[in-house]
Amino acid sequence: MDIAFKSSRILPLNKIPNTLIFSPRPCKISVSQSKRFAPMAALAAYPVVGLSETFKNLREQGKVALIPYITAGDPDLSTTAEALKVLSKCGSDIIELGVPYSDPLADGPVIQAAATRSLARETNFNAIISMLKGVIPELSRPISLFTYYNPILKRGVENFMMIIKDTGVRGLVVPDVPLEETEVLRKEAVKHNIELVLLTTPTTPKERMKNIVEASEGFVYLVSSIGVTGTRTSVSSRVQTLLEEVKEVTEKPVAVGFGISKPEHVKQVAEWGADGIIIGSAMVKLLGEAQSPEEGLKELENFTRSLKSALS
Ligand SMILES: O=P(O)(O)OC[C@@H](O)[C@@H](O)c1c[nH]c2ccccc12
Repeated sequence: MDIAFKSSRILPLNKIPNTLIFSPRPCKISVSQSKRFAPMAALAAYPVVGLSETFKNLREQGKVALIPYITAGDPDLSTTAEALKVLSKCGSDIIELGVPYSDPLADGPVIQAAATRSLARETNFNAIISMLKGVIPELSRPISLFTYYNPILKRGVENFMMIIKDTGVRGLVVPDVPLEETEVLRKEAVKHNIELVLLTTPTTPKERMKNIVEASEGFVYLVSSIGVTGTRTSVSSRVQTLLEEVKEVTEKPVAVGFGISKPEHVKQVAEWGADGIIIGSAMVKLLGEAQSPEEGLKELENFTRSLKSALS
């Protein structure tokens, strides 16, 4: 099993049909200044292009997408809003924003802790939505919302898609929905111009991987290693083969995630042919474990720029 799920209702990632998460503006202004320019940024940036178009533009420039993941509400929602602006200005191409969930079974300790902190501050879906409505017009990179399946089922698929579409979110990653159940999700996502990203793993059988890739919108999420999210000391060379296998069956962009946490990891995975690179736990750790939100945002900015320069 790719990911040890405690609950029967959740399929291991390799059984999940693999359903199932912006060009860096020069990061010239500090976070505190960003508020001053907001109105101008709001006019300049909105609406941003979607996931597929972002990858198309990058491919034309021979570039690889940097895709950070952060957990909404950790350490708090106003810091999340500032973090999205920092990430949007300092090198990200697409930003994955995680909805904290009480049962994040595909997540390792760093992101589990972030979800716990966020929920302890009473972060809820409605507060995340209103934060996004406020900040997305100031961003120049598309947001891909990341949520487990339950919060969607709770609101009803059509209603959920309508809500996130109204915020300006462009993509959606749902790591625990069984591929057999993505039909409804995908139909409503398409109707609301949301790109539903699906995931394939190192243990996904070839035929299943083909179905996932076929159904995935925006990009294909290639999970680099078995197990849960969390930084690894190195990225397995198996990723190179996995990338080749996926790229044999699709022209769609393929982004690699899990365990990537250093500029050298980013450089290596890009050299293996990834169209995008997803970094979660390392980003979440900087924000959630900093002495202050300002310090976390500054470290996030420096880290993002270091990763982006590894891609140039
Ligand atoms: O944290 P990592 O090892 O850098 O992996 C990215 C990951 O965090 C992000 O894409 C993600 C967060 N939660 C998930 C659950 C399943 C799959 C992927 C994810």
